[in-house]
Amino acid sequence: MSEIQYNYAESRKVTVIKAPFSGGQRKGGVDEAPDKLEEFGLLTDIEQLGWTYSIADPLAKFDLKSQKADPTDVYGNVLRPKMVSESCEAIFESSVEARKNGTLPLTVGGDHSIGMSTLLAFVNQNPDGGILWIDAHADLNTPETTPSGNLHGLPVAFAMGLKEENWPPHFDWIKKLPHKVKPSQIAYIGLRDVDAGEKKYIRDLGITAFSMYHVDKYGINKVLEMALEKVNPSGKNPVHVSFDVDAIDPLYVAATGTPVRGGLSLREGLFIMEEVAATGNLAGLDIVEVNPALASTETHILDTVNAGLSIARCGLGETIF
Ligand SMILES: NC(=[NH2+])NCCC[C@H](N)C(=O)O
Ligand SMILES: [Mn+2]
Ligand SMILES: [Mn+2]
Repeated sequence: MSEIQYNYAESRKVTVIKAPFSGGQRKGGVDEAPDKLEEFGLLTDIEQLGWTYSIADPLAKFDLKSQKADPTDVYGNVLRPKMVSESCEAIFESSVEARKNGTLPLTVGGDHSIGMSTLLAFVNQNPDGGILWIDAHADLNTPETTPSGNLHGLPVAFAMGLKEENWPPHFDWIKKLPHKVKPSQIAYIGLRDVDAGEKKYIRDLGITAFSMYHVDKYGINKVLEMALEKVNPSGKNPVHVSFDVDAIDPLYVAATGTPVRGGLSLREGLFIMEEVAATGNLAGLDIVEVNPALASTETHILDTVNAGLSIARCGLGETIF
């Protein structure tokens, strides 16, 4: 059993990895989220909690606008494999670098395709670590099962190396990595819109999955306890949280690309972060799918961006320390 390699809750150093990426789905606007979160106070929030930060901008070198408009970037029914793969590899490298520097990677999306980068960086640096994927969706489709062709529905499958024989060749860099996510090291919380192909993978691979049914039945405290027990049985390993804001009910988080009603309350979502922060094991956090352009009112923008900020603050120990 490996020890926690870095005690981020004590050293309190974070790298904010900006990932203004929208190539994993069809809508615009999700790429505006990192700047919006900064505008609404992300960096001052971080400082007020006693953390020091540096900023990484791994996608600055790409011309994302013209890449997104390139009609030739398709592979079968999969949209923009080249764009997604290149950006994800750059985010992967930033994430690895952040931990090498002894800082907690806080990756601000962007759509959830970037989760393949952060998960792969995490398991290659912490092979025994545990992962919580907080989401209405499983994001476990493969090129064979995707109903939409949108790569933000596939990142967990890529991070697991699932059906890699049928991947677009652009993702060969993942095949060369020593570690992939093992089905036993990831747990879902918040699921309520899972495709048939994904359900089959979850069953066949024995992945721990708590849907909203389980949250209603057991309560969020017990669900989180059961999830952590599965992915971090010793309680001593690092934990990465990939938080898709659409896990939270659209009542609180309206400005997101694929909203599904019947989700976590805002408090249930924040409780997850408070509780993981309290263990001192948090070793990576993604906040994705905030899309300020999809709000129909100013209140929707405020609610959604503030939910993203609260997730970050709770993960960094607000109300705990
Ligand atoms: N990260 C997300 N919001 N993913 C939504 C995925 C929706 C659907 N399962 C798909 O594959 O297209
Ligand atoms: Mn989702
Ligand atoms: Mn997602």
